[in-house]
Amino acid sequence: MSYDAVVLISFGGPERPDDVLPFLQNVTRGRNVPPERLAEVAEHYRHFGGVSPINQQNRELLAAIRADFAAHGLDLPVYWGNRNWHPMLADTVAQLRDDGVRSALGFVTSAYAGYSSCRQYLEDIAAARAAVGPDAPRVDKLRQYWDHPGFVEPHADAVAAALATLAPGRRATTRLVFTAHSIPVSMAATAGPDGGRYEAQLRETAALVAAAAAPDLRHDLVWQSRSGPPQVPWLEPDINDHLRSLVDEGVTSVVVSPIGFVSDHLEVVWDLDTEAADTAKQLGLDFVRAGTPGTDPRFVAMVRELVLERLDPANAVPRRLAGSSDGPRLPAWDTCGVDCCQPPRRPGPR
Ligand SMILES: CC1=C(CCC(=O)O)c2cc3nc(cc4[nH]c(cc5[nH]c(cc1n2)c(C)c5CCC(=O)O)c(CCC(=O)O)c4C)C(CCC(=O)O)=C3C
Ligand SMILES: [Fe+2]
Repeated sequence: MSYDAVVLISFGGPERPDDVLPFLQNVTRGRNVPPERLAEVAEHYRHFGGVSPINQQNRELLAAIRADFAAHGLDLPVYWGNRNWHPMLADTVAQLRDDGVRSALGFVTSAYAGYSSCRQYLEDIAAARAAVGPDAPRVDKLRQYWDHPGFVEPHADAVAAALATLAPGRRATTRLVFTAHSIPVSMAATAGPDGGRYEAQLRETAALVAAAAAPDLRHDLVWQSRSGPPQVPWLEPDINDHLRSLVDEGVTSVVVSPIGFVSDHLEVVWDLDTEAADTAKQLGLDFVRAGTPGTDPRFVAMVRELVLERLDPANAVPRRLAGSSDGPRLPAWDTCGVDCCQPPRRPGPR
């Protein structure tokens, strides 16, 4: 297979107050999200003037990927399209076709297995191609990268930097708290070729980041940004509940690392920097939030490495794995089979 372009594929976010409701409608169409939850999330966006940081972060990532490709003689144009807001992926795929692109590789801003993180992006690609029609270029999604050093190392450095801002005398009572977007338990069960991989990959990333950043400290994996109706079970504990239980354990300080994400988008700046930070303050916990990869040069280089890996398997650009971890490493796969990360069979009451 040969490719003539790369597409950065992301979630998208509103960029002005009038975008907020139509954006939220796009995100939740056909999903089981109660109106009260939507109103609450609309408020979070309003708090930031109706502007999500995610699109600007993707513009910066796009520029950095283009510069990295140019500096390394990788002569592929890089495009950008989103699932939920402009630039919409279907418009980008139309542009690819107009520019004469026959087949492209898609880099998705989500590192993990799972319906929301992986399969839904495959569906987005298929829907965008269907909208463009029979002459739509092929778009092949690059693999999941939860265990790639270009993802793990920037998270680890961010945790180390965050830790360095806490009182050294409290190190023994400091906990590393890794977070990711909660998902319905039924969705967690179908993640990956044999289920459970969203959580398993996150546990592996957490272990790798903790081992690189602070092997002397304990760490936990907890969840944030729960949605859906209350009667549908989602992954728990929630970060805020977890902070309360840490105080009972004698923990004085936390480093919160959002390994579930690649940039400081709204889920990070609201759910962690505002809500969880508030909870910590009420509890008298020292709280510091570690950064995300963003445009870290290692993360940007990872995109090129994933492309090279896929462009020429014959040349065997080796799959790179982050540093050591105890226990066996999770298996990985380059392309998802049809059964991988399918939506949960029981989506809950509608
Ligand atoms: C696993 C996962 C990721 C990580 C993987 C990835 O990055 O793709 C992620 C990322 C993001 N989620 C985001 C925003 C939202 N997610 C929502 C709703 C939901 N997320 C879910 C899961 C995930 N979400 C799920 C199972 C739902 C329920 C509805 C459904 O089944 O789809 C809603 C609706 C309101 C609400 O209910 O919260 C919003 C507004 C933004 C943009 C932030 C910004 O604007 O900066 C980003 C990057
Ligand atoms: Fe989400």
